[in-house]
Amino acid sequence: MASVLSRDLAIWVVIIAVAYILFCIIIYRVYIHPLSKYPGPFLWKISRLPQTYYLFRGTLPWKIHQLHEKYGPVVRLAPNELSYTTVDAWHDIYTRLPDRSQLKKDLSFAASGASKAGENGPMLELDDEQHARLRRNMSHAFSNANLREQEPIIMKYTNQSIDLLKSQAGEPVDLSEIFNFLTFDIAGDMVFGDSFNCLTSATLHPWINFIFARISGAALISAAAKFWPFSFLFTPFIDKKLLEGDLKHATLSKERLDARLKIDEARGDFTTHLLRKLNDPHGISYLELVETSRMLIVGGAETTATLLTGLLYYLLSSQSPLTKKPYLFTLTAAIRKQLSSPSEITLPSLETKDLAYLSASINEGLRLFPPIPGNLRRIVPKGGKLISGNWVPAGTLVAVNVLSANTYSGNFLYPHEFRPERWFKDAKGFEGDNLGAVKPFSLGPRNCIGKGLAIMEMKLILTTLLWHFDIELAEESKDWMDRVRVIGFFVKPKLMVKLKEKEGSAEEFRQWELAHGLDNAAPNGAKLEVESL
Ligand code: HEM
Repeated sequence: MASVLSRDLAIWVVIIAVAYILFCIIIYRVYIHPLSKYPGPFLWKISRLPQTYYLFRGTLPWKIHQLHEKYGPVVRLAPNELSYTTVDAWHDIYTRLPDRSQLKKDLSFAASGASKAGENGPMLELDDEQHARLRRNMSHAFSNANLREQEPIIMKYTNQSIDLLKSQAGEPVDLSEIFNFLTFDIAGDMVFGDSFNCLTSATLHPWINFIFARISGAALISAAAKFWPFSFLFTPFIDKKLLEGDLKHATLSKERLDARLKIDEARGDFTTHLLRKLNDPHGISYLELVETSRMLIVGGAETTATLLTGLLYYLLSSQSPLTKKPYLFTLTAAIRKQLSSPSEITLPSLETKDLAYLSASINEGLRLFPPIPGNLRRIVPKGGKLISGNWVPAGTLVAVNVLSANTYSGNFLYPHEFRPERWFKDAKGFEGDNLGAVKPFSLGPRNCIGKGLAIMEMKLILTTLLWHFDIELAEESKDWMDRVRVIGFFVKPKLMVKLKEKEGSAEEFRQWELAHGLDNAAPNGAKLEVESL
């Protein structure tokens, strides 16, 4: 009897002690912690659990956006984490400090999963010195002159995608899938010297599915790891397929690269440039080359396909206040007016013709559907740092939440509306917009090295597609945006559209313009200038 009593007493002592410790932690985090003055919801201030819940649901970026609307341009998202939406925060967090150093990335959230798989991490995860060396080695591959040399590769696969679409015209087509086929085939050719044959086989290479599984898997596993020793509690909520992606992905990229190394080295592609200093102490090692190839495939293809899919959705579903028709018609009219045959779709003509609507639409697509919508966390260094006008203590995780900054009502008029004209210089009505808050390629020494290539690729693909087809959103995809999720990257449902092939005669275009009331829609006269990103 006495031993039962003392056991009960011991259990109660443990329960009270745990409750007391938890109570103290909560009081500390809410009222005493150096971040206590920053606004945020109570539960988010005391634990990372609410954030993790929305991550697992795939709705975290939109939830963070809601929090910014409620609490303002800086929100406390976890006991030691702040999220921003201001232009100043972009500069304070991502550009170099006066001593040329940078805020470190928090690699415990690394999307690649490399550290967890015991591999050599990609350049995104290297320390500053190693990163700078690799970036120097890559700079030639991304120079303007070299990018122009990639135009034939882009057009080869873009034309293949047009042929594939022509063979499917009349039936509803999933454009999201076509964009994946196309951008992965282009990236495969530029990096491995051979496409993935997605367009010719009309199937996504299994390797690409591994890549997707790996990114999502790594995002969930790293979030769960924050709850050690209770991380195992999250395992039932992680799809098994996401865990399997890991190993297969690593092996396949190595095999592909080895095959590339066996073929002629003077192709002018990315690998040719990187090979120039293979195994040189100032160059790149074989393992780094494997990782960099993989990074270029994922960074180069998935992002571009995501933007094109989101942009097409917005172009099809948003009406221009001028024409009362989808913006897609305005852009199509501008393209067909300026380029009378597909042979005119070249980089020089895209630069010289009056295609302001094309650049403005891409910028607006990147604002509303940024392919990397969050997860650019940095750690505040020793001594703390002034960010967006307020002092932040050392060790705090800080980031501009890309999607929130892009759609924050304090930054934009009609923040959720697709309005490409806001990007025109001196656009009437949009003078108060903070266009500088839109940085989909990030900023500073670790910004996107592929920005120029991505914009060039998106322009060529979009122009070719709209030149060849009249496009309509299928009924089943009208609610497409409501079904999009983000788990490490955008998980996109099918974007079903109906395509009608254009014959190409000037008379046909004139009739199309009249039928859609667009004869005055495409900007005429003085060439409009577009603010750059
Ligand atoms: C719309 C398309 C794209 C978007 C929105 C985008 C966005 C970004 C962002 C936000 C980063 C910074 C990531 C971080 O700090 O962790 C980044 C890095 C990077 N991106 Fe892109 N990207 C795009 C296309 C491309 C393309 C086409 C390539 C090349 C083929 C590319 C290659 C890279 C590389 C190599 C890095 C790492 C840079 C470094 O660490 O120095 N990206 N990208």
